[in-house]
Amino acid sequence: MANTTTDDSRKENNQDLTLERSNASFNINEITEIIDGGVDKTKFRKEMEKLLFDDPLFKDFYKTFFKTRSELYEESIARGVKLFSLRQKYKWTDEQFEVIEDLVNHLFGMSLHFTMFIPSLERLATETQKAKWLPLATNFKILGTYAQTEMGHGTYLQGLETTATYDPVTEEFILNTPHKSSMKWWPGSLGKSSTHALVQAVLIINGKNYGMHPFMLQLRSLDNHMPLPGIEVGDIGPKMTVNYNDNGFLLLKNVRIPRQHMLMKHAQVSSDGKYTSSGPNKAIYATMVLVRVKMTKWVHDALRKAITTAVRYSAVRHQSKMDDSGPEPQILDYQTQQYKLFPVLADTYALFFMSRNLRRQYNRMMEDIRNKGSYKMLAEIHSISCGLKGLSSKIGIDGASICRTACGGHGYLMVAGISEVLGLLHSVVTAEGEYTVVCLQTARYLMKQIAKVSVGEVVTESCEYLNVDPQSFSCPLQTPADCFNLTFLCDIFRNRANSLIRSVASRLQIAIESGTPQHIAMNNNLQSLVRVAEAHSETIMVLDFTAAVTSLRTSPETIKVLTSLCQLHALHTIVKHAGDFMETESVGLEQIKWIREQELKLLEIIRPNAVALVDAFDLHDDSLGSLLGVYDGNVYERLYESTKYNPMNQNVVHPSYHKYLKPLMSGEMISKL
Ligand SMILES: CCC/C=C/C(=O)SCCNC(=O)CCNC(=O)[C@H](O)C(C)(C)COP(=O)([O-])OP(=O)([O-])OC[C@H]1O[C@@H](n2cnc3c(N)ncnc32)[C@H](O)[C@@H]1OP(=O)([O-])[O-]
Ligand SMILES: Cc1cc2nc3c(=O)[nH]c(=O)nc-3n(C[C@H](O)[C@H](O)[C@H](O)COP(=O)(O)OP(=O)(O)OC[C@H]3O[C@@H](n4cnc5c(N)ncnc54)[C@H](O)[C@@H]3O)c2cc1C
Repeated sequence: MANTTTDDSRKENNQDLTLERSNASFNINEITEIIDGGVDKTKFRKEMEKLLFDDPLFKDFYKTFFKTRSELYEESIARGVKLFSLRQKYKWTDEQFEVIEDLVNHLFGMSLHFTMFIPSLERLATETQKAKWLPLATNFKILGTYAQTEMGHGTYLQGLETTATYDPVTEEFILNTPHKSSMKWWPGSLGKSSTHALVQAVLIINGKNYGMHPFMLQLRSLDNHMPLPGIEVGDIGPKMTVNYNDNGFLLLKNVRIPRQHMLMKHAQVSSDGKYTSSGPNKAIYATMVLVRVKMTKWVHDALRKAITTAVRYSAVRHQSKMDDSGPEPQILDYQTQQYKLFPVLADTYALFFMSRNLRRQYNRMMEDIRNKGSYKMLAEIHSISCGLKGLSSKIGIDGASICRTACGGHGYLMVAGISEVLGLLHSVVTAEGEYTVVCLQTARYLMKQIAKVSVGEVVTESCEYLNVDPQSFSCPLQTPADCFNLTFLCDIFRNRANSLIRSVASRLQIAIESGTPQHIAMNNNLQSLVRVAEAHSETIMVLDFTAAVTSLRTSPETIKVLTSLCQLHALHTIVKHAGDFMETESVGLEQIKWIREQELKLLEIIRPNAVALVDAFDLHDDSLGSLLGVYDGNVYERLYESTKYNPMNQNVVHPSYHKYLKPLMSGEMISKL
């Protein structure tokens, strides 16, 4: 496939794309560098593309769609081993490895080793434990996963059933999965690959239940990879996507591990069975916070692949006629096509700026924990990362579905690459905290913050807008042109979230004061609570995008085009939830009409730069993984070429003809009945 950086096929680009690119009003390199994080990082990424995509192991992503599960798994292990070895050789940092993970679409075995296993050791183990296990893990002497979810419980961690019972006589924990529902079910890389797992289990000492705690468990022999006594482990079966990953199950029967194998940074069990704890009680959930933060960026990474494909394909695809005497137009010229795709493009950029800011906030929190032992920011980061992980996965799924349908029939082919992206996004909406469940965590925090405001406290960070009384708000949009004013739009988002949060809080309070049991009052308001979490998260996204475009130090043309996207993201979100915005009197009926008109104007403004705006993501074709979205636009040639690789076409006459069709057609089959 064409290499966007070096391949000569760039000279033979499809003419439509050549023209689109020459029409761009801004220099795409400026945006590429913003997204990569600077010139040096762009240089690093391009070097990595060269290193990886010159290697047949990482080339031609679309060929994976023709493979069996076992072939996919084996190839992903080969990729993982290559990447881990390269990581060691070049001493890549975690940040650099994240760039590589995205380049190869996370398609490599043992990815949880770096995503969850090592981060869990770093966050949950004592210094002595780290000194023992981290060198083994970073030198690949052991390969690990994170085993928390069980067949019966993924969400409700207090319901986990795997037990770790302390035996003071031998100073060991005895691990058991007492019922079918207790078996670990889902952990990535557990089925066939991992030698070790960080197992979350209920700690029991002298019959007393101390709740979920993390334990280091060796699963397989380091000599022959056979499961150790008392351990049954395997693959859970085919999934919607990510079939290269051996998501696994694990049954434990009286498996004994030394006392020192409980990760004891936050809670300790002494040799005589005394339990002590330190730090916040949810500190053992730390790895989940990290991965939720990372997932918001994964959604941006995935969605930019779908939108790049859909926009480029819409520029090369011609269909129908607008005017009987004219040529068939590019489908990108239909207003309806623009209305499908440009808001997704705007969302993709919004996701980038939001996830960048979230990661910066997370890093600051980790510095505070490391340097000052301060967990002050944990509740805030837990709350926003839950809501933003949820919202971004929803935006991703909705956006990629739109991209899929916007590519018509060819979008339905696996080689179009969008189904793969969509499947990946479906894993993000569920894994690491199911959508509704994480939204409810955010809502719980919002209810606490508004309760503070109601007793005169001042709240900060993402909830600062709650200090303002919505009664004092009046819609700032006085003319249609005001709909482009980002300051006004931010105020409108703040007011809508503020009003919704207060209204649910007051409904809950009234219900509880009138004698409704708290759990019933909560359940009667669960949907509204999810809605406030969404409103809060959407506000954060608009504020982050606005803050980013208003502080950019780049050319006026680039600022202009990103500002249009920011405006479209905000206006389109208002249109999607027009009911909410009107119900809270954040905008009136007249303003909604203006917003709809201005939204359509933005489509026209963005149209000349649409292809350049996806080119700015600078995705290598082997990373994009789509035959419809290739840089050179030679889509039909690529589709035809792919049929030659298709194993179904290896025989001109398929063996099933001789076995079934021929006997049917000759009457032999019917005469046998
Ligand atoms: C590569 C990807 C592969 C995928 C991997 C996976 O999926 S791995 C598997 C991924 N699995 C999942 O993601 C499972 C999803 N489920 C869960 O995370 C939990 O069961 C729960 C959070 C839903 C409830 O937990 P619970 O019943 O223990 O809690 P509760 O309701 O009694 O109290 C809530 C209190 O705890 C606080 N708090 C909560 N979490 C955190 C945190 N991380 N940090 C800090 N604080 C946190 C919260 O703020 C609230 O504080 P408040 O208001 O009292 O001051
Ligand atoms: C691709 C993939 C990879 C994964 N990798 C791992 C891994 O590496 N390690 C690991 O330990 N786990 C892993 N998981 C498991 C994952 O974390 C859980 O599936 C996830 O947390 C959701 O939990 P659940 O399956 O129990 O869903 P459920 O909680 O059963 O959700 C089903 C429905 O019930 C609703 N529901 C549940 N509780 C509530 C509530 N309190 N209020 C309102 N509605 C509720 C949900 O909203 C949802 O609609 C993975 C899952 C997937 C899909």
